[in-house]
Amino acid sequence: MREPGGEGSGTGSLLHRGRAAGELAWQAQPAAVAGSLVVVLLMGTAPVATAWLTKLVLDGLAGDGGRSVLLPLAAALGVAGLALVVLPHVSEYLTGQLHRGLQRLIYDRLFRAVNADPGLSRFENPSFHDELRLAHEAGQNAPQQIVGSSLAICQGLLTLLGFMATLTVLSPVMVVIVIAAALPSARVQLALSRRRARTMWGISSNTRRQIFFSALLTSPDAAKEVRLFGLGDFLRTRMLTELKTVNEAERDLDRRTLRSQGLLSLLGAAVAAGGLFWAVLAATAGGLSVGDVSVFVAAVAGVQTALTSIVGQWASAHNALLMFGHYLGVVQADPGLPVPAEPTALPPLREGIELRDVWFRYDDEHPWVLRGVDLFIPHGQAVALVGLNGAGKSTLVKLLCRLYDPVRGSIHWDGVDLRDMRPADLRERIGVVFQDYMSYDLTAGENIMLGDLAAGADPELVRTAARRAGIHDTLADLPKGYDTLLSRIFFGDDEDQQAGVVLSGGQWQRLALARALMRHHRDLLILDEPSSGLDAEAEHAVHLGLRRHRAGRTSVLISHRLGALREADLIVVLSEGKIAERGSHRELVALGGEYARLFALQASGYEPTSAVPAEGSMEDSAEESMSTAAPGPRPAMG
Ligand SMILES: Nc1ncnc2c1ncn2[C@@H]1O[C@H](COP(=O)(O)OP(=O)(O)OP(=O)(O)O)[C@@H](O)[C@H]1O
Repeated sequence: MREPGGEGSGTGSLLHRGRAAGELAWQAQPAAVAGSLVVVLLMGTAPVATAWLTKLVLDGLAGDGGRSVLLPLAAALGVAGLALVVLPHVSEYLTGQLHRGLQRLIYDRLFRAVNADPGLSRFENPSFHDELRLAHEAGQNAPQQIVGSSLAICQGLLTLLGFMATLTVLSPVMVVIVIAAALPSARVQLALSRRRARTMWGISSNTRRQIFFSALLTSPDAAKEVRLFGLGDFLRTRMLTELKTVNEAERDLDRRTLRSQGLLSLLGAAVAAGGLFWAVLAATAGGLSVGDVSVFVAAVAGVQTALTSIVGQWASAHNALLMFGHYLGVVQADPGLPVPAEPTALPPLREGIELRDVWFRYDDEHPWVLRGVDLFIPHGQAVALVGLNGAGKSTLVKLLCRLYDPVRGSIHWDGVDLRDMRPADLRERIGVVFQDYMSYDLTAGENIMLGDLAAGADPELVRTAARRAGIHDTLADLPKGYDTLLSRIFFGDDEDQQAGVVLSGGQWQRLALARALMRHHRDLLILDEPSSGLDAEAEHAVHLGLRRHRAGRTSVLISHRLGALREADLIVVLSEGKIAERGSHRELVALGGEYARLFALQASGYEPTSAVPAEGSMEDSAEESMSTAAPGPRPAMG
């Protein structure tokens, strides 16, 4: 369910959020906060002092004030004027310092919190992405806005009190009128602020989609298909449609703001004009001096400006507090995957990993992907998972890595439930390459080193992993060897700013394999389609190497090329979320079931007499051939 992080949400009251923002500011930049407070004090009192000094100078000039009185007053007026000119620049510098310090601290906390979630579910929830986008946006300026507005409110209050005292001396009625005229403004501003926060939440998905379509239009990964399928106009139109929705919502808000503020400004101007009229009448009747009129005019303008500023700043702070709720919502959220308070220590694998009646679906509304899987992966053995597309193979390995928890049933590491251990401890013992591996816009060496940051500091270990994955020679021949940047969107950091190098799909896959092999000594090695993009020779070499390397180690291997799996100690056929068959290659072929059918189908592709399917039969067999993945097994190699 999509819930905005409004005032009543679990992220606390506005006061709580304000305190949190203040604490963050103090931790980030105590000197800038203290300096800003001093500046606020000076800037808040300077306008009142200026108005009074002006009155005294004018009265001195109109009366018989001597040089001895007027000169110090003029000097003081000069100092006050100077302060009013210089202090805004000091304030701007301090605000900048505070902004930079806060932003660093805020993003540090935000991304720490995002990283602290060991599971994947939250990342697959659109509401989380809406919240994250607003949290990110709030991180850019909400706490800064809250602190800045609070300081501005303090400054406004100082000025307001000074001018109100002044007005009270001259016309107490005027104080009441000016304040009464400001009250509707306060109500309207707060209502607008709430509406703005609701609108931002409402258009969050549209904004994300607009960013998504813009990114597709410029992404080097998408550029090929966008051009070949002529998708440019289609994506641009979709992007503009989302932008139109965003713009319309913002325009409605701006119109509402314009209407309300226009009326309120008229009211303020009418009050100021009425006050001036009264002051002139009182002066002509001899009730006020010239200086009194000047300080009265300054006081009415000062009270109105201060009130407008206070109300405006409060509305901005209010809006920022509502937005800041999204930030706190993400930072204070419980992890999607529970982490035990007292985790069980995770010893090296001795017996094996057991799935006990594991049921899993990605969401309550989604169909079951795994339906009661019982499987034992013995220590030191290679287990292969086979099945059609969507059978649940990758899901099963994601559960083994505890990226999700089973909905029913459990998974045990030497008898210990994975839920009772720290996910980070578990992952320390696992090496994985997924079929949808990452390609990082970093150097070749860094792309491998990421597999084990600690061990990756040793270049020899990186090279060994690359040799095992059969990519060493390719990388060594790159312009800067392992230091070559593999990127199409960045230049290298070095002086010559050389453009990055582009690898082929199979080369990237070997690099991903090398990354996983940085963890070759881990207890469990999971290889999900490690060779789907390799040429026949490379696949043969990689599988030979892997088999040698896996000997005596626990591994789980997924491949649609059944020839690559035939040496596995145990082959498990998954079908519609259940284990349909299990046994060695020989046993399963003898069984004559699904595995035997798939294996025969793939092997037939290599028969010289293999017939071209008759017209029409392509569609029938399309789904099967998709799942068995061309170009099929190489039984001779297996
Ligand atoms: N993150 C996800 N959220 C929702 N459903 C998912 C997610 N990942 C996979 N699925 C669904 O779960 C089912 C099993 O997917 P899975 O990737 O485990 O299959 P697979 O056997 O590895 O398939 P393939 O051979 O195509 O790689 C599919 O129906 C898929 O649509």
